[in-house]
Amino acid sequence: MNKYDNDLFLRAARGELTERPPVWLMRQAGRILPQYRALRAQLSGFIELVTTPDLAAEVTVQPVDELGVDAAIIFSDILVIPEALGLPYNMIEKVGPRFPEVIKSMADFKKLRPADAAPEHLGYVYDALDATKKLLNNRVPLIGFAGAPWTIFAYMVEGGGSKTFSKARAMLYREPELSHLLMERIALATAAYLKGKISHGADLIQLFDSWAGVLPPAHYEAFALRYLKLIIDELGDAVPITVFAKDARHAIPSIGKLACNVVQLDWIADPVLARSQVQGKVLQGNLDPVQLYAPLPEVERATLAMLDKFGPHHIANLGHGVYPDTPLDGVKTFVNTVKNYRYG
Ligand SMILES: Cc1c2[nH]c(c1CCC(=O)O)Cc1[nH]c(c(CCC(=O)O)c1C)Cc1[nH]c(c(CCC(=O)O)c1C)Cc1[nH]c(c(C)c1CCC(=O)O)C2
Repeated sequence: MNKYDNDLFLRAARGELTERPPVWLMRQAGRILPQYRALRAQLSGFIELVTTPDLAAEVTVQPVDELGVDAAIIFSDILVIPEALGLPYNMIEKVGPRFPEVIKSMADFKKLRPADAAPEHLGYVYDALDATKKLLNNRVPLIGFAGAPWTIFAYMVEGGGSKTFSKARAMLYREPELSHLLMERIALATAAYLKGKISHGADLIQLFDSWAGVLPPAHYEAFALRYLKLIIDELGDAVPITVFAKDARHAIPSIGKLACNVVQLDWIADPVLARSQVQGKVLQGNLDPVQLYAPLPEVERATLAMLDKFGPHHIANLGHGVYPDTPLDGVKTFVNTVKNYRYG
């Protein structure tokens, strides 16, 4: 008996051959839906939504109801980990995340909480998962996620977004020992947190390395991959795992050697080349998010071309999160085109 009314996403993620690719969109929860904007407008801000389990659950389920996607992703943020380690963030409208305090030295590092203390500060996420599972009522699987250690490190050292992440990158060159300690702390806290997410019903875990692209390949191997591996090894094979190293196409062969099931591709990556670089993995992606702004017949044509290029063992998605002002009919055309497709 199937656990879910629609288990296509999980079957595909585990490497089974399915009748069509499953489809969902990164950042589908929030942003694009009018229902989300209406709810968000009544609240003090993003953090109130993230920390109120019933509201987070409501927003998580909206795209399942409205778009008919094959998976839900829990409404939360990757920055809950720095917060749980003792480095709180603010989300500033039209600017993005800002950390009032950052890690500059060993003394700052020593003030952080130990890794195993993180989960007890993340009870609101687990409550959101519980509430979401109830609302979903076994319709589709639920994706849990976290930032990859390098991306979290980048925010904790830089203090916010940046084009170059030069402060965070300078720490890797100047203080490799401190850098390894901080990366390890983040990785262990994230692993503990994700085990909690799995025990509260997350059916697959996706790791977002959004700032992978700013590291030279040697640093990506020495710092980023090493701690991604630590998390993946800690989680074992409890649920399938997806890795997304955005803008780091040089790393695809190494990611293919990790014990993950799914490799997410950005929209620049070539599916055929990636397929030849990783063996025995499912690929996820990778339509250009901006393609959804095109006339609808073009959205359909490009989606079909992408599906043909990937072939089976594919989960349809964009090459990065859906942008907030994406036309909703473009999103729906993308989803429906995948849902009407069948492998030949
Ligand atoms: C780098 C990163 C962050 N957060 C995340 C990443 C990795 C993915 C990526 O590369 O896009 C991941 C994330 N953030 C959010 C989710 C929810 C689930 C989903 O729909 O995928 C997920 C998976 C909600 C959110 N996280 C944020 C919003 C917008 C907040 C609002 O409603 O004002 C949402 C819905 C805020 C956020 N959070 C972050 C930034 C830079 C910002 C501000 C800019 C932006 O909107 O993306 C950090």
